[in-house]
Amino acid sequence: MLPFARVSIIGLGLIGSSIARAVRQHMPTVRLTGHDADPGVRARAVAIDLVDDVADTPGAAVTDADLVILCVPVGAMAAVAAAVAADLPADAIVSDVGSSKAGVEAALQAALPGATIIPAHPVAGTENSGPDAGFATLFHGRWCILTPPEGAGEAAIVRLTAFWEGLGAKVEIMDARHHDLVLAITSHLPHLIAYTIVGTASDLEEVTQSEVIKYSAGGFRDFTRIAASDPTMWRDVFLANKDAVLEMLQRFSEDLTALQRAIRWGDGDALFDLFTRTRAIRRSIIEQGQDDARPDFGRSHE
Ligand SMILES: NC(=O)c1ccc[n+]([C@@H]2O[C@H](COP(=O)([O-])OP(=O)(O)OC[C@H]3O[C@@H](n4cnc5c(N)ncnc54)[C@H](O)[C@@H]3O)[C@@H](O)[C@H]2O)c1
Ligand SMILES: O=C(O)C(=O)C[C@]1(C(=O)O)C=C[C@@H](O)C=C1
Repeated sequence: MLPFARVSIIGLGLIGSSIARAVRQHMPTVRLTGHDADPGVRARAVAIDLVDDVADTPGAAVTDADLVILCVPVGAMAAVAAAVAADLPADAIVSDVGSSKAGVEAALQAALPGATIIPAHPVAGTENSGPDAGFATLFHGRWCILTPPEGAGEAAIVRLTAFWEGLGAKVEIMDARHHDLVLAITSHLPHLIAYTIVGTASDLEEVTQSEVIKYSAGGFRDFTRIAASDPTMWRDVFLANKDAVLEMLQRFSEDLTALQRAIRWGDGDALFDLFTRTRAIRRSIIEQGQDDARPDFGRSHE
């Protein structure tokens, strides 16, 4: 028996469209309703038959849903939750896919008092955006972290766990604040650094009045793939997860300063020892199969 029969997806971009495609593939009897604030996205969703019904308003999208998933930037979660409140069925479970959790949990609880809210975060994605960017296998083998608020019903957690496992994800239950600290170092800070170094390289072109980025190879291009990610999404993530990001940025800066000092004082042993240790850690990720070595990973899929 499927955990849900009628799923409503608000926000039909990379993650929302991937959920729609994955549900179509794994749970074909589930009825899908979608809404997006962008009329062009709604039109595209109709054109590619992404969902069974495309609603013109958030409220119309949720009227008979038993699961509502908010797939919008974390800065828009409060507004979307307020927009569906009047039409939300009393027995519906409300979830999301936001990249930060504590702030989203607070926003949803404030907008939907009494609703069954189980925030979630599928830790899977690409640098691409929009309804054509999603693909059905995005969640296969990837973690989906649920952060149930205190007092959340066990039955709702079980159903949402079964939903995400049905899409191919591995589910973990985590405290929202711990999630935000872990993702601050494993996801948010890497994006901040990638965005920054692209700017630094571009500024050097200006200072030297010469081509710089043109001469980049695999190192720069692999490292900065995520700098092509959506500015709205990441603006919202950094503002929503400010405290954890600043804590991890401080720790990272201290570690970087130690390396800077080792370089300045010619301490080759310190450099070598750190590189040896961290290379072993990175290689263990690959050995555990946690690396996306799939040749098609990250490309748009119809
Ligand atoms: N991109 C990733 O790799 C990734 C991975 C995991 C989680 N997430 C999270 O998923 C969420 C969506 O990200 P995405 O990558 O799918 O972004 P996206 O830009 O591809 O899609 C977001 C969609 O939401 C729509 N939208 C924005 N505000 C809205 C509103 N008020 N009402 C209705 N629709 C609205 C936009 O028009 C857009 O189509 C974000 O919270 C993000 O943090 C992203
Ligand atoms: O693979 C990518 O391009 C991503 O940025 C996905 C990624 C990440 O790995 O940091 C980004 C944001 C999400 O909340 C989860 C995963």
